[in-house]
Amino acid sequence: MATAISLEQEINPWEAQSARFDFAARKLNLDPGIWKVLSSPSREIIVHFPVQMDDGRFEVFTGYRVQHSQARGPGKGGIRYSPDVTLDEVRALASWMTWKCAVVNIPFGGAKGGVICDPRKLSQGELERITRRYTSEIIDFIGPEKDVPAPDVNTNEQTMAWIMDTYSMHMRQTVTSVVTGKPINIGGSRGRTEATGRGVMVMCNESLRYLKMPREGCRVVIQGFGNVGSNAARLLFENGYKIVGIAEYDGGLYNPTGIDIHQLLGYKERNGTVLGFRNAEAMPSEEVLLNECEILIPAATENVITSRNADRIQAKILIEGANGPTTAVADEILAEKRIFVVPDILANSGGVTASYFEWVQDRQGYFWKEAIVIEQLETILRDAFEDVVRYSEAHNVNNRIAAYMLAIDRVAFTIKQRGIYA
Ligand SMILES: NC(=O)C1=CN([C@@H]2O[C@H](COP(=O)(O)OP(=O)(O)OC[C@H]3O[C@@H](n4cnc5c(N)ncnc54)[C@H](OP(=O)(O)O)[C@@H]3O)[C@@H](O)[C@H]2O)C=CC1
Ligand SMILES: O=C(O)CCC(=O)C(=O)O
Repeated sequence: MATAISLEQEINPWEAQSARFDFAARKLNLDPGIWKVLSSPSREIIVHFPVQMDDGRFEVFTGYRVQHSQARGPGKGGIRYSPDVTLDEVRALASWMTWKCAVVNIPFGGAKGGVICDPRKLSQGELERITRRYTSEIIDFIGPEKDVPAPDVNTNEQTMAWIMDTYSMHMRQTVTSVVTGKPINIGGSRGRTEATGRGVMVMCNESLRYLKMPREGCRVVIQGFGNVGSNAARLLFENGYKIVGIAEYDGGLYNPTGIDIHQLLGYKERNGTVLGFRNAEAMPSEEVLLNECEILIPAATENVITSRNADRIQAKILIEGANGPTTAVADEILAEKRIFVVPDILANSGGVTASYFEWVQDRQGYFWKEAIVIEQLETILRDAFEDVVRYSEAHNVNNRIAAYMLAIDRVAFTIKQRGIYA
């Protein structure tokens, strides 16, 4: 699918998205007009805005909001804060949201946002001012029926509360459904914070069932111990999986007999890092990923599994908690090694599915018990897993291409039905 390309091209997320999209579209014999429509985002907003820093200086920040498709409903997707954010990355993430929402069959299109900034170097006050000004800059393009942001890397429920408040100030009334992932007190949904991690666990359970592998003694390695990674780790640990490795930004941990995740969560809470945790051996993060295990869960960032390390992955199952952790070239290597891959647009779809529930609850003004959220979430995710493996078997393609085919089929059908392409 993607051979003889430079590493720079290999790790460009937009190229990675496009390679999979084109391959799946060809397999589907997609209408050439719809192919063109879906090959590029429908809207890309770039804003440069000033913010006064704590020391009185003015800084100018750059932010993006990309809306890939709104054919199936309002745009949906998180906002990330990172010094490495690029337009190509946000473009790719926005289109992955289109495919993800279609895979789980929820009524949203795809969008994503990002602000180039380093949250490690910013105070709470600076983060609040950046968030409020960024929201004001994109305010004409977001809204409950237009585009509904959510948390992503380095943003959280506090960030969402600031966005909701800024939007509401402009609208002269409280509009909770403009963002999801809010604190429960102001229209958030029970179960949203851990939903992506819970979805990752559902994918682990379903993969073991599908492959007829036992859960007992199942060894798991996880990269990233933020929202997705730590919630997945905790839920898997509580459900009998053995977490043998954790790889974080600043270093990793390994213990072949299993890491007590409750202890590790307490340790990180107290120390702000997993480094120095006594009940596991310290190991460089890149090495942690290469350990023998049944399940590997990258839950941090893009381009973690590339042509440089894919041949050394020893896991039998790869569950992509992060968006875009595997390059298209690495896909081919993993396929040769017969590693069962649950692709990002399915594996981490628990978050946006719970966000859908939050949006519904805000609009209804009626809030569900956590057990209802969990039950509905798990049902949707199990169905989506079934749909993807059914496509994979029927079309003789890997799970990633199957997920793209399923999603493209659904989006294309809607476009035809609406007559946008008439
Ligand atoms: N939050 C959500 O609901 C969803 C998130 N995702 C995706 O999941 C991934 C993680 O998001 P989320 O958990 O929300 O983000 P967070 O910011 O909460 O956590 C990210 C974690 O990854 C760590 N990290 C960053 N870079 C590296 C690296 N190179 N090696 C090892 N660890 C690293 C961070 O460490 P440190 O804190 O030290 O920087 C942090 O612990 C992203 O790809 C995101 O797009 C997908 C669906 C939904
Ligand atoms: O919860 C959401 O709306 C989107 C989460 C997200 O950004 C993602 O799934 O990548």
